Amino acid sequence: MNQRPVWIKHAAQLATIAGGPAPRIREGMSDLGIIEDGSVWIEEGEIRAAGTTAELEKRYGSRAAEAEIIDASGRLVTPGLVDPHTHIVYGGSREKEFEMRLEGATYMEIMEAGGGIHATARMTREATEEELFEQSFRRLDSFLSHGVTTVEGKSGYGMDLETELKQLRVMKQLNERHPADLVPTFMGAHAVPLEWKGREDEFVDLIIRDMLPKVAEEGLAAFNDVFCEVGVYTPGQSRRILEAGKEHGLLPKIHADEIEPYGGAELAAEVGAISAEHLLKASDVGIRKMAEAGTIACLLPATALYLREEAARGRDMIDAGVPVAVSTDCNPGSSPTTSMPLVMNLACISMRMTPAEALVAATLNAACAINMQDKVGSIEPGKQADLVMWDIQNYQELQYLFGVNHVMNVWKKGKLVISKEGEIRT
Ligand SMILES: O=C(O)CC1=NCN=C1
Ligand SMILES: [Zn+2]
Repeated sequence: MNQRPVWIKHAAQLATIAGGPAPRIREGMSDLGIIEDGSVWIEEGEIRAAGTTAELEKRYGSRAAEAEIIDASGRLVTPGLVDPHTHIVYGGSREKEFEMRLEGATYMEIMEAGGGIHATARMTREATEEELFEQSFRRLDSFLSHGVTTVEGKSGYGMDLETELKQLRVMKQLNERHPADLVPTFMGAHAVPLEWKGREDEFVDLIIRDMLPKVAEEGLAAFNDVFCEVGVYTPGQSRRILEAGKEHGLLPKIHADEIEPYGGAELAAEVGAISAEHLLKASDVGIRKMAEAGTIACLLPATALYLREEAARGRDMIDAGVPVAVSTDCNPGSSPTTSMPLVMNLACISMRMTPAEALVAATLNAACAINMQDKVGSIEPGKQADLVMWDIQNYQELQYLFGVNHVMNVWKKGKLVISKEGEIRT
């Protein structure tokens, strides 16, 4: 049945973030394209027009009777949020490690003792495809309820071909059966499996020889990611894995300089990575090289908070001309959250980004980090009608009134998928 057109009218602020698909840098990260008394006309799942209500009255007033009218008076309307970095498909949970860290153990100590990523890998290998699908489906529901309509998901909790493929196949099913869009990344190089300790280079050979060709052949991933970290993969091993992925058409991403400074940001620029992730310990040279290469910095302030680490230098990166995106890093060990609104608030408080920059980092720049900028990330004619109406009046309140979920309505491809209006009435 054809959907009726939807007309969202009289938004106090319509943050369009319009103006071209390139990732925003410097002052461009502050340009929200705000329209006051804003209106959006949605038809067949697409945005057809965005402007003032007066402008859209002229164009669509005669068709108002056939449309579903949404009164956004006094409310903020933004593009659907985009989370460009999650480990959303995983089995089990690691709440005990949360307690261990509060008692003084470090993330890497737990991992080196066989916990951390290895613990989740055991639980993910044991889980069936159906179990992983059910658990991850609920996480996508939670993302949607926080205004997130597009999510990137990484494999990496198997680090054997069978389980890596299992995770990626679950993501394919989620993308087909859940309203949210899910963009898959292969991350067989998430850690070195315990059984390969001491034979790291042979395991890198196995990733290159056996895993990447199979993932590419089944078309299961758009990107290839590696945890370049002291005690995990060296910059040399990381380069080998990322260059091999490029040969199979998988764009490089890299978990860089998270725990120790290790030249990951420099490597990201050198291999032409679409984005580098974490960057808590990125060097000034690495930041400059990323700016020159146009590498997107995907910053994860909730992970820094959770690990009780200093957050990445988001302010310095924006001032140096690096395009910045933000993400939850949703994963069972270092950031078990689906709240992009909290991440935008932390982008301000712990990385000294402004509310406008944080919103661009969670929409257009995040969409650019997963090559989705032609479809989502801004409110412009021809893009998917992925939008959020928030129960607040302006974009600053999104970061200022923190720790609260302000979502009122979420539309995905023009369909209403979340509505808090009903909750308030009942
Ligand atoms: O701990 C995890 O499961 C996820 C993670 N990978 C690299 N840093 C954090
Ligand atoms: Zn991660």
